[in-house]
Amino acid sequence: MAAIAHSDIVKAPKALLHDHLDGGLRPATILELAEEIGHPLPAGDPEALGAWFAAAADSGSLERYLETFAHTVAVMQTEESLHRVAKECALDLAADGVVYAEVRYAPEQHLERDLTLDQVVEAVNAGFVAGGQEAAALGRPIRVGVLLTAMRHAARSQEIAELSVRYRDAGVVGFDIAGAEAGFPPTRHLDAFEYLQRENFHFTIHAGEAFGLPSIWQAIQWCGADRLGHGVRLVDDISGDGVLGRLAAYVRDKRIPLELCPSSNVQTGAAASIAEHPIGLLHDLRFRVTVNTDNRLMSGTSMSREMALLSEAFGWGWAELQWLTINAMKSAFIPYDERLAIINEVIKPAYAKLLG
Ligand SMILES: O=c1[nH]cnc2c1ncn2[C@H]1C[C@H](O)[C@@H](CO)O1
Ligand SMILES: [Zn+2]
Repeated sequence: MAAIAHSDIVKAPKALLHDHLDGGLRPATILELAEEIGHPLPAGDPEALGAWFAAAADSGSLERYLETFAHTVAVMQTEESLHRVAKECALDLAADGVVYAEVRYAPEQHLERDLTLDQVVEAVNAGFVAGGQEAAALGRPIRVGVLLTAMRHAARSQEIAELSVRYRDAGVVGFDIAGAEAGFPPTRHLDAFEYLQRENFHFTIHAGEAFGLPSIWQAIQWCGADRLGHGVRLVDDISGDGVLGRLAAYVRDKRIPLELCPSSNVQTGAAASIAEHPIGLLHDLRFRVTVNTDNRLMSGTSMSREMALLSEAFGWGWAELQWLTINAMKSAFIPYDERLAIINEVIKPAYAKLLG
């Protein structure tokens, strides 16, 4: 089957569970905000700056990939800049046909100019509301839920977990940990995860990206993660002929969602290429696979582009793209009835037309 064109995928409704706010700024916005505060950048025009991020993130190492965030985080230290970046994020996702998105960021990284954690969360949430309203007025409705991330090398996870719960009825739908994986196992933050479970709250954990099965095992079996951020190394527990080890079987049996991010994985060396990305195998074995952008700026990508790349690499048509979209919507952290409404009222009718 011929690959589905990017321009057609843009028109189809999509759901996105793993997108970093500080990994998705518009290059032009970074330039303007950096100018205001005198932050030096490695390039002077939007095109060159976008190309710099993509090249610098293309190192084959997660640690070096993460160094590029110094420039985005630096320009996100005021309420105005956080509001603007969140608003533009909602608008950009909506313009790409994303109808539901969970966007994450680490509030603790936005305190360099004396904001409080609460001010950070409120500025971002207000930006998403403004962006959502503007997108709806443009005929591109989108629902955005926020995930608050704690950095795994730091020691603020309990505080960020409590912050997440405090804003659970004001836009925050879940919690996450991110940052360099090797040397910083999920169990380092066990207290925070146990607290969240007692609060009946939702969380995902970046695991199985730059480190393998022990990280995934801890995330699921010690910490109780609802979903896996990446989880791509789960393939280490699947033999060449498709026989699942105990952990892979558990993840599949329990329908634990995998937030796979193909382009990001190629850049950090977690996969050799899109065509060789384990998403093909995980799809064939019927894991609860979802497709995500991770960092649109660093990967020069979008939801539609990720899907177009997969359609080309694996011959996936509308049926597979609908499956991925419904998987993501089923795995979202908003209430069940709200997920179901988006599936039945938005996603299924649109794909029914596309499937003909
Ligand atoms: O793919 C990733 N793995 C681990 N950490 C990541 C990834 N993408 C972004 N981050 C980090 C860098 C950001 O500053 C932070 C919060 O969004 O999360
Ligand atoms: Zn990520």
